[in-house]
Amino acid sequence: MANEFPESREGTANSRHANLTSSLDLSTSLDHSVQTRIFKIIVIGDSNVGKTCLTFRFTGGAFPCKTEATIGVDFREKAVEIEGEKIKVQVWDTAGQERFRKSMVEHYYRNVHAVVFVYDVTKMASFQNLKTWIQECNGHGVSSSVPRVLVGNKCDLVDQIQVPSNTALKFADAHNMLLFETSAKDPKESQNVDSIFMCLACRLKAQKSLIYRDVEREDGRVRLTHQPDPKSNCPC
Ligand SMILES: Nc1nc2c(ncn2[C@@H]2O[C@H](COP(=O)(O)OP(=O)(O)OP(=O)(O)O)[C@@H](O)[C@H]2O)c(=O)[nH]1
Ligand SMILES: [Mg+2]
Repeated sequence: MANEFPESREGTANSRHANLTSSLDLSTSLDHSVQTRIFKIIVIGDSNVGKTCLTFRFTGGAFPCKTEATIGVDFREKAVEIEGEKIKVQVWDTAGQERFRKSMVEHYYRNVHAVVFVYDVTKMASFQNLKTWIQECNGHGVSSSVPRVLVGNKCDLVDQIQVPSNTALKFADAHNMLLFETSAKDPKESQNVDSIFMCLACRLKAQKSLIYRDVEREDGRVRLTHQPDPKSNCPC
């Protein structure tokens, strides 16, 4: 049902380019809004949990041999097809280190369509810190109707697991999130990594109220109008 077709793009912005502002979001949306809808999905969590590797696995289909701490944000895009509609999934790979993210936080949350919270299954502190990440997200006015999922990464390190699945599941339930336990590294898990983003894309497609359906220009200004779709067919 949900087929991917090969097209992905990467970009970057860091604290030195804090001026990119929402105009980037908007212009990107406008360029393609008539043919292709764009879903902005942000990936949040402690430094070193594997956010860059997960987003790279989804958009690039591989595990990067070497990563460095993300500075500001890296953009990765992937075009997917869901029930015959081409959709662009725009993944915002955010920085986990405070010093590399502080000037960008507003931009992360602006007009976000879905949020992926990541922890490292081998590091209990990264799981405990999820509360802080959720508070930050809520503190930036992200509505509870914006879909959120929880991802426990590095499941390939089976001998080092510190966060039991049932503990993670309880936490996910309590916060109305789906839980994915996976590994960006293990190629056998790549489908599972894809399903994190595809599941969100399917939900967003069904939840048309969140999407820019029509773009109208009035007095040189752009008005985005929304229309809810009562027939939600998200498979998740
Ligand atoms: N074993 C294992 N290592 C992983 C996995 N995912 C990421 N790593 C490693 O974890 C380290 C951190 O990965 P990143 O993806 O750079 O972490 P990050 O969350 O983007 O970190 P920041 O950019 O600082 O926020 C790297 O050494 C990766 O190779 C995984 O699934 N399994
Ligand atoms: Mg990173």
